[in-house]
Amino acid sequence: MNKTTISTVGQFVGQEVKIGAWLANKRSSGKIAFLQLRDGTGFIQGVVVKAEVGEDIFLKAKNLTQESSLYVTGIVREDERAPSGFELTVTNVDVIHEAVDYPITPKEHGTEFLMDHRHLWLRSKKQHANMKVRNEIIRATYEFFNKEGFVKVDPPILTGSAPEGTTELFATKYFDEDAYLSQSGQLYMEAAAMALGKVFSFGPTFRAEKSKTRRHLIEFWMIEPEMAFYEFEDSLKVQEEYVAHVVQSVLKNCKIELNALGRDTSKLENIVAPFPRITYDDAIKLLHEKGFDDIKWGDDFGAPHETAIAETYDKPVFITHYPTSLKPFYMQPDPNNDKVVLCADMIAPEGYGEIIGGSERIHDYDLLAERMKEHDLDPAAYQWYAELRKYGSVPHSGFGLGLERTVAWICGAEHVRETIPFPRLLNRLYP
Ligand SMILES: NC(=O)C[C@H]([NH3+])C(=O)NS(=O)(=O)OC[C@H]1O[C@@H](n2cnc3c(N)ncnc32)[C@H](O)[C@@H]1O
Ligand SMILES: [Mg+2]
Repeated sequence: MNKTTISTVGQFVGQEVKIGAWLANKRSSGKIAFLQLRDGTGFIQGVVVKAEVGEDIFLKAKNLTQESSLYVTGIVREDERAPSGFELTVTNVDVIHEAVDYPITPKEHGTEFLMDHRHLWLRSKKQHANMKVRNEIIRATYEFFNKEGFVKVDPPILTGSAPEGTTELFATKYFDEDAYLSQSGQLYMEAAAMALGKVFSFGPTFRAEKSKTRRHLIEFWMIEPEMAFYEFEDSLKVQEEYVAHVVQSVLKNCKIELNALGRDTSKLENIVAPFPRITYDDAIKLLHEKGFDDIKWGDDFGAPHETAIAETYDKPVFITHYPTSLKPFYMQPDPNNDKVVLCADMIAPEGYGEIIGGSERIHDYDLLAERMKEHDLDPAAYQWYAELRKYGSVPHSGFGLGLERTVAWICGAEHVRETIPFPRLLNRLYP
């Protein structure tokens, strides 16, 4: 007997196979039952014909309850109507564990109900597809940076510093000392870049941000590359090549999942480098042309502004050279205008907003010390960071891509809560 999985049945066309699975859904009549089966690798329909399997097996199949686990045996058939291209003609079912009253029935459920049952909701087809796309983005990330000669470096989660400002920190005790959950691994990645040249991190970051929007999580995952000797524009080139690689990888390797999500993939096919660039100054002018009279130079952009700017383009767009006053202490000023900094936010199309924040970093010791003072940072906590500018300092740049916002954009997801297995949101720590 060929024991296999749903994603690999294609090698057994015409043969009998045995699959461990769960019943996702079922419909049946007096003579035939259609079992929607899943096994974690994918979904397939099992057809049970009473005249072929006999009364006993047919009744076992007909009486299966949603999310019961079972071993199903059947003949693999090609079927071009099936998303996976295959179907099973069932010859036997053996129930492993009967699920009684599974709470997430095929009818519509409210968001809070689904979130309270996230540990089960994950099993549904669209959530399964989101997680498979997330996995592909992670795989393509390692593929890209390994190919480009970057070294994976893991910054600490428990830190004593706050690169992105001290207003959104999760404080904890580190024995007798105050510590924070990492907001960004950047500062440590800069140290790593001085040792290893081109580095990248991938890990969880935490922001005690009281924002209840479809783009904000409390705990989210970030990819943070950092590159010694790379100036601002060099970094933008890496960013657009990386994002283009990720999008094209998902299009190539997640066709079934994007189909299950009903994603209009034509909007992703042209995501290739280079991406357009617009300065903050020009973005302000564009917003005024679009009727956003309330925005003035020096204001930060909110979601409506980013969406209005992005809808002018059919690719992600870099907004560059923001006012110095809007940005963190470490950003390198524009040598031609110290009122703006050499930074860029990458704004995704279709209203998905900022997916990347990045900049060239200040590499002059005295200027960094001046900025740290302006931002009222504790010199002791950042002494190590300033020291990077004492011993062979070099121009360097880096960025942070938010994984969940990127997954949301590529999947066409309504909310970032569907792009992470167990979302941490304002007022949600369960399950
Ligand atoms: N190494 C670096 O240069 C990164 C830099 N220190 C940094 O943290 N930039 S960022 O604050 O814009 O955050 C980067 C990205 O991180 C994502 N991000 C940022 N905040 C969130 C929240 N709250 N939820 C989900 N995603 C979030 C979003 O895509 C941002 O563009
Ligand atoms: Mg940002």
